[in-house]
Amino acid sequence: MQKLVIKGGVPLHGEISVSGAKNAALPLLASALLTDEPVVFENVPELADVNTMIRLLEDLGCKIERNDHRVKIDASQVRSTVANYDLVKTMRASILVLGPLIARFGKATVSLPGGCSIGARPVDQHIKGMKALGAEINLEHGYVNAFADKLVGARVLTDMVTVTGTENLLMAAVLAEGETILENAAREPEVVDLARCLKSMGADITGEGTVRIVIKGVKKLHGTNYKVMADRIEAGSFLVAGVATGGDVTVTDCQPEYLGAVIEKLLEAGAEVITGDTWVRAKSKGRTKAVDIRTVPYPGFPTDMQAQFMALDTISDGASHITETIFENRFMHVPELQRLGADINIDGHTATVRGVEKLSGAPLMATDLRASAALVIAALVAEGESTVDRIYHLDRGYERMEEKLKTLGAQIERIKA
Ligand SMILES: CC(=O)N[C@H]1[C@@H](OP(=O)(O)OP(=O)(O)OC[C@H]2O[C@@H](n3ccc(=O)[nH]c3=O)[C@H](O)[C@@H]2O)O[C@H](CO)[C@@H](O)[C@@H]1O
Ligand SMILES: C=C(OP(=O)(O)O)C(=O)O
Repeated sequence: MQKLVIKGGVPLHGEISVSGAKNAALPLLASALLTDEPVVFENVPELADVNTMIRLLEDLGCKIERNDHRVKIDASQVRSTVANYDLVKTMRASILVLGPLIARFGKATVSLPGGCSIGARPVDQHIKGMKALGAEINLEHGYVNAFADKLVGARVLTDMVTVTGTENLLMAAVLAEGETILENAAREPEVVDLARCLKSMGADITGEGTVRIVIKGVKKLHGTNYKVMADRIEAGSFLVAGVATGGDVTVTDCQPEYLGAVIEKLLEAGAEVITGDTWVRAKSKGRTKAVDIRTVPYPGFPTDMQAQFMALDTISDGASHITETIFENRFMHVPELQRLGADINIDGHTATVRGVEKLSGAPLMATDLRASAALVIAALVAEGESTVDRIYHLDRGYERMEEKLKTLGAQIERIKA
């Protein structure tokens, strides 16, 4: 097992390039199952979750060539439509093969992903939507078994906004007969990225980025070459790290238009933020002010940035309320932040954070992906040395985070525990 050793107290300065987005890359890679022609993706981040998705696709029979950040997928020889528990249990996003498999092969057997540390995370809405499109579905021995002679377009209204649910249904509907309307669709930029890629493969989709996506099924999709969008959560995490340490960080190769809610909160906290076409610079102007956060679907404040802002609030002036409305258990970082000296109380879905003068280094344990990022940020601020254990969570979603932080001046090392 590996861990990070961090000596805090150094303001971060400089520029880092943002990697491709995990949450865009995963559905995009799965979408290659929809065609028998090769699909090439550029800007694919090197992440544990991407490795898992590639292993899963290979397990189904896809031929994959990977060269640096370029991945070529040939799904012409798919021999299995079964996504096994062993792979699915390590990554919930494996459920994203369900839609493409039913759409192209008329059957799929996908292990139920189960919950994870941030919540129960059921996939009932994915299943409800597939049924509406005509799939017959039963749940047996922990697997979703789906069959369909053919999928037929339908109107699907999900009970809540679901990102991977929207993506799965979008991928199922592109090859269905007739028109599908996804109501209450997720507006996340990663959904838009997927829709754009599908359109470049020949799909007929309108309304992506709105709550109503209309898909007219086509008979066949063809190969494409597609560049994965930049990771807005990685970008946001580095901007918060810069401001929290009293530094000045510019993230490049990203899309500032997707960082609206995060930039707004950095400004409210008192940082100076300047944006260009493909970059954002956040500069500390001294001690920050505590900011209230309420996580909601895009374009509101993303739950995937909640933990990082909590780290910032712990050393800001005043008190703040952080309300998590998306996942029922996404405060696992709180006890760890408290170990650094943070003053936080949780009452239901709301955490009250009272800013302290300083944090002091301590041994820490990562519990999930964004919690890990929050602990790294807090450790970069804390006086003295901290260690962050269980960083396999971090490696799921951040490409070489410690190397990028080092280029900004951070004193951070990865060691074998
Ligand atoms: C790979 C990926 O893109 N992951 C992101 C995706 O996760 P994911 O797509 O899993 O999250 P959802 O948007 O589906 O979840 C939103 C809420 O709906 C609930 N729900 C969802 C589906 C369903 O069938 N039934 C149900 O009850 C979930 O438990 C959760 O409480 O969106 C989340 C919310 O922005 C992000 O935190 C994750 O980083
Ligand atoms: C919760 C996240 O990812 P996943 O849905 O893959 O668990 C995340 O990216 O913060």
